[in-house]
Amino acid sequence: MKKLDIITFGRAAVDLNAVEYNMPMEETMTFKKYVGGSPANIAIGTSKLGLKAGMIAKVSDDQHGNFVIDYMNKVGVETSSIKKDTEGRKIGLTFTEIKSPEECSILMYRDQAADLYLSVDDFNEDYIKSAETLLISGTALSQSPSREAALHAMDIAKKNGVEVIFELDYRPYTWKSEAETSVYMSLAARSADIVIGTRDEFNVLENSEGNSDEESVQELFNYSPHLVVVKHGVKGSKAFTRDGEVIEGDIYKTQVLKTFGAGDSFASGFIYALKKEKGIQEALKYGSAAASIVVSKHSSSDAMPTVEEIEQLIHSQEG
Ligand SMILES: Nc1ncnc2c1ncn2[C@@H]1O[C@H](COP(=O)(O)OP(=O)(O)OP(=O)(O)O)[C@@H](O)[C@H]1O
Ligand SMILES: O=C(O)C[C@@H](O)[C@H](O)C(=O)CO
Repeated sequence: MKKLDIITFGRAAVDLNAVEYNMPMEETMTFKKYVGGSPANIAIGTSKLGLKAGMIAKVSDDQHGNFVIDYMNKVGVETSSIKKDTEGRKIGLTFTEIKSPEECSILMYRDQAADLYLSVDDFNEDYIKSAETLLISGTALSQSPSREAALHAMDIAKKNGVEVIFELDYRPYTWKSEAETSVYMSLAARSADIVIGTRDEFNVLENSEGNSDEESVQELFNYSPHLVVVKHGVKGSKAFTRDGEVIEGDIYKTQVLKTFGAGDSFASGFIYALKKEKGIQEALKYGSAAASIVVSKHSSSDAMPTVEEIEQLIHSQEG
C-alpha cells in the first residue's frame, strides 16, 4: 500500500477572481482570493474526492505562501514537499475576468514566480516513491530550474514504477518560443503513461496546426503513453488507448458562470474514477461532471466537488 495516491508537481499560486461579473477587468473593483495553479487545483480536487494527494511545489515565504499551504492542509493535501522560496521570490498571481459566461480570460503575474525556481534539491526520491501516481504540469517545464526538477521527478517515478500523468497545461506567458515549448512538451509527453490536454495544447506540443486527434495520439503511442485524453471544451472529450479503443465523453449541461477551472476539475474527476477502477468511460463522466460543477461556481479550487455531488449530477442527467 502506497502512502499517497497521487502527487502533483508544479505551481501552487493565488487566483484573484472578479467578484463583479459581466464586465471587463478594467472596471472590476473587487476580487476574491482562492488557491490557484493547475496542479494545486488538481491536488485539492482529488483530495476532496477522497484520494490521498500530496504536492511538490515552491511558494513565496510570505502571507500568500502561508495562505496556500494552510488551505491545502485544511482540505487534506499532504504539504511536506511544498517548500518556501528563500530568495524572496513571490508566488504567482492570476487575475480573472468574467465578461460573460462565454467570454472569460485570465491575466497572470508570474515574473520570477517562486514555482519556477523549484529545484531538484527541493524534494527527494522517497517522497515520489511513496505515491502511486505523479502528475506533472507542463508549465513546470517552461524554465530552469523547475524544468530539470520536473524531468528529474519523472525519471525517479519511472525508475520506481510510479505512474506518470502529464497534463499539458500550456500557459504561453511563461514560455520563450513555440519551438522550445514543443521540444520540452514532447519530451515529457513521450515519457508519460497518460497524457491529458486540449486540442490546442496538442497543437502546441506538435508545433503545428491541423493534426487530428487520431494523428496526435498515434504519434504518442510510438512511445510510453498507453492512454491519451484530448479535451474539446463544450464539445466534450475523447480518450484513446494504445490498443485502439476510442471512448467519447459528453458534457453535463449547467448554468455556466465562468469557463476557467474546467480542465483542472476534469482531471481530478477523471483521475479519481480511474483510481477507483471504474473504467475509462466512467472516468470521462466523472471528469465532465466535475468540470460542469466547477464552471457553475466562482473558483477553480474551493469549488471542487465531492463524489456525492458528481454522482448526483451524473444520475440526474442520465435519468
Ligand atoms: N461550458 C461547459 N459546460 C459543461 N462542461 C464543460 C464546459 N466547458 C468545459 N467542460 C468540460 O470540461 C472539460 C475540459 O474543458 P476544456 O476542454 O475547456 O479544458 P481546459 O481548456 O483545460 O479548461 P480551462 O478553461 O480550465 O483551462 C471538457 O471536456 C468538458 O467535459
Ligand atoms: O493554473 C493557474 O495558474 C490558474 C488557475 O488556478 C485558474 O483558475 C485557471 O485558469 C484554471 O483553469
